[in-house]
Amino acid sequence: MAKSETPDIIYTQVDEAPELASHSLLPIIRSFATAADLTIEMRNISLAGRVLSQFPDYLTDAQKVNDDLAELGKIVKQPEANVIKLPNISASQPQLDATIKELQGQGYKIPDYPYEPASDEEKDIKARYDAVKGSAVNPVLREGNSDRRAAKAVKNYAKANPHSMGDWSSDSPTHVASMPGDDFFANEKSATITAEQAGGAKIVFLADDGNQKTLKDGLSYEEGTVVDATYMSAASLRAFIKSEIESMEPGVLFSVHLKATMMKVSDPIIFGHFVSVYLEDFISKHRAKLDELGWTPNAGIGSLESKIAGNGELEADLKEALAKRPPMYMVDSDKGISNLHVPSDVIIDASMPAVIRAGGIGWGPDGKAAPTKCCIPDNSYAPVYDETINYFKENGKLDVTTCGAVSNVGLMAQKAEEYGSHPTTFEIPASGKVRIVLDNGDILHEHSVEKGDIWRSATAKKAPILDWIQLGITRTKATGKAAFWLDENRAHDAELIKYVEPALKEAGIEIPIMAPREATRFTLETMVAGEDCVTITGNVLRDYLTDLFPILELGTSAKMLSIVKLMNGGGLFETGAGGSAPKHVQQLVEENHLRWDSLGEFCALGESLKFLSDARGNARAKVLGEAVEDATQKVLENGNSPERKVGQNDNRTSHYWFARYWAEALAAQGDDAALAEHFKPIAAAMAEKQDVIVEELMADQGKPADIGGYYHPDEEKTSSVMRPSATLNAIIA
Ligand SMILES: NC(=O)C1=CN([C@@H]2O[C@H](COP(=O)(O)OP(=O)(O)OC[C@H]3O[C@@H](n4cnc5c(N)ncnc54)[C@H](OP(=O)(O)O)[C@@H]3O)[C@@H](O)[C@H]2O)C=CC1
Ligand SMILES: O=C(O)CCC(=O)C(=O)O
Ligand SMILES: [Mg+2]
Repeated sequence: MAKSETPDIIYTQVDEAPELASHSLLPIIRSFATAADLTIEMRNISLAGRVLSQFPDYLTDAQKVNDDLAELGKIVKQPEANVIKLPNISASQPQLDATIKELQGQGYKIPDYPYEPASDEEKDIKARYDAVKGSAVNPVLREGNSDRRAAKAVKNYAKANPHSMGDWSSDSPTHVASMPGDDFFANEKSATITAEQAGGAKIVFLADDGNQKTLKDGLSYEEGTVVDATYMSAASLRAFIKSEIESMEPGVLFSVHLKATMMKVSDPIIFGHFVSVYLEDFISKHRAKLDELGWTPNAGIGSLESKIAGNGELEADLKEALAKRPPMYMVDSDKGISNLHVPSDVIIDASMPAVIRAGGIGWGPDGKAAPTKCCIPDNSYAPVYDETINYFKENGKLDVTTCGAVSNVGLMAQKAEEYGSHPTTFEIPASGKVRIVLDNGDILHEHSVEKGDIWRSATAKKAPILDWIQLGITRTKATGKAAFWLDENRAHDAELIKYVEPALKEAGIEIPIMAPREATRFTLETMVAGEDCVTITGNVLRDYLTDLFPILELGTSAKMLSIVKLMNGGGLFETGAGGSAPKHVQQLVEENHLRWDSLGEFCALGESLKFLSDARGNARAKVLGEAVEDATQKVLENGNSPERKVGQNDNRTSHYWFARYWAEALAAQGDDAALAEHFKPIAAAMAEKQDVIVEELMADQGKPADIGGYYHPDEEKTSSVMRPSATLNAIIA
């Protein structure tokens, strides 16, 4: 389809479970939208799409893929933007390698990833691949601040139908371990750019041996931008890891929780330190051989295992080395996949809530549940999990039938804070000094660093900060209790507080400002008392808290409303607060059951239609949107959401019910007679053919499913797996 100037709705093509779900849901949405004269277009932001878009010169004309991400990055700055954004893979290096291999196997002649680029050509290839790695999508599209909350119907459903929660005991050995100092928290410096300082800047490294290197040139700071710089000492990190491993109590699992995906430079390096300290003796014994094999600890134990496969001596030594260490928290104990296998398997925002919801439990190599030491090296946000664990140890598990709702307003726009810091994060090559030097000659920040330290700078711009404070005030007025999660003793937060305090004064509202630990307890106490509470936070806590509280309250973050009011007037509607659920794909391929819940998509669709109606006065979008809300509520109330096991309702059956309730609501409404007439026979056919449709949807469950690829599945095969009901397909055609 030719791409029009401004489609009414842009839907995103992504990866893994949500992309599978789209193959079933999108034809339904297209059919209903077309009936209401709305245009829907797709943009491909999948990992495979991002990779292919970088290498047109290596591909045939038929294989070339447009750089949709760059295009979307421009669209979200336009007032007419209306984008439904599904979760995509923020790729770790092993995921990128696997994607390249899969695409090459499908006949795309893209180059290998050059780990040690020698020529200019290889440097160029590496730069292109590095651009699609990590959180390459979200910071580009999130041109607005974040408003994440549960719709009333979703919260009420969770209260009435409580999910399972593990019991907490007061003497649980599960705990959070963080560095005693010399981390990003302790070393942070921050300043707000004055009128005299506004303009260009660069980051310079002055080695102790007199050599000087510009790490980053061409930076530009507007007046009012909060600019931070900090570093984590590699030596202190390694000493911390060693001491935590050595002080392990028997029966406790060792784990580390990082964001090696979104923090694409810093956290993969931290992950590598964990791997290399855990396997210290093995690595020092076999260093020459491991170098020859091209293995780096940052790639994890999974990559090590595949590189040494068939080498009996190394395999035996690795087994022995692992056996000497404390047992690890496992990602998949049946398959022997540990926390240190792949940097993207354990991602803190989802992994810590899972441990906490289970009652302080992880799974060990023997497949048995056990308490866990959770290493979160940096102290900036670790206190949130520490305090949550303390709270449940003191008070027992959360009663989800009575607790209030915790929502979040997050400072996110324009690559705010750490999540925009990849281009200004560096692993330091030698001892020396790192400086941010402004064009006016000021040295904004300076740190003395050692070889291996991880230095990074992050920024938050004035307009997004002011917008975030106002959004926080608005949500507080609509909700009741709230707090700004800012620590006056943290350099960056102290700068933000200088914006928050006068804005609150001017608005004539009192909202407490609390450090994360204190704010965690305040929020837990408020919710346990049955009251709703808003957490007004920076970007990282936005991410962490919008998994933590929903996973505790609702059992999942997939059902969150996730609205990004774009700064230039458009709307970006994210589908829930979770990710792309890789485990769900495994289950579909093995037994043709997809437990992915599209409630986040239903909610985002409703909001996107509401935006069309409110912002563009589209009356038919209003009718369609109200019917979506009705249908979403019925899916919940009637228990039509996917269940976990083969033979039960899955994603496809839930889409049938959603489509049916949507059609019924449209047929029943009185605002648009033509739409009602259009949908009456559709609703009637769906009801009449219910048994045959459900039978067709379920017929192949239990058998393996072939989708022709993982990162780049085959369109036709995936559609045929995801749309197995000829009867339903004919009705919505
Ligand atoms: N907005 C975005 O683009 C985001 C992208 N990501 C990306 O997602 C990937 C996976 O991240 P991960 O940390 O594993 O987190 P996920 O949220 O994807 O998955 C963790 C678990 O949450 C549950 N879950 C999440 N969404 C749903 C849903 N819609 N329906 C049912 N269950 C759901 C599943 O539990 P169970 O297995 O018990 O069913 C799943 O295994 C990574 O590549 C990451 O980069 C992550 C977060 C946000
Ligand atoms: O972009 C990413 O890597 C993850 C984003 C995320 O987890 C979130 O916004 O909740
Ligand atoms: Mg998240």
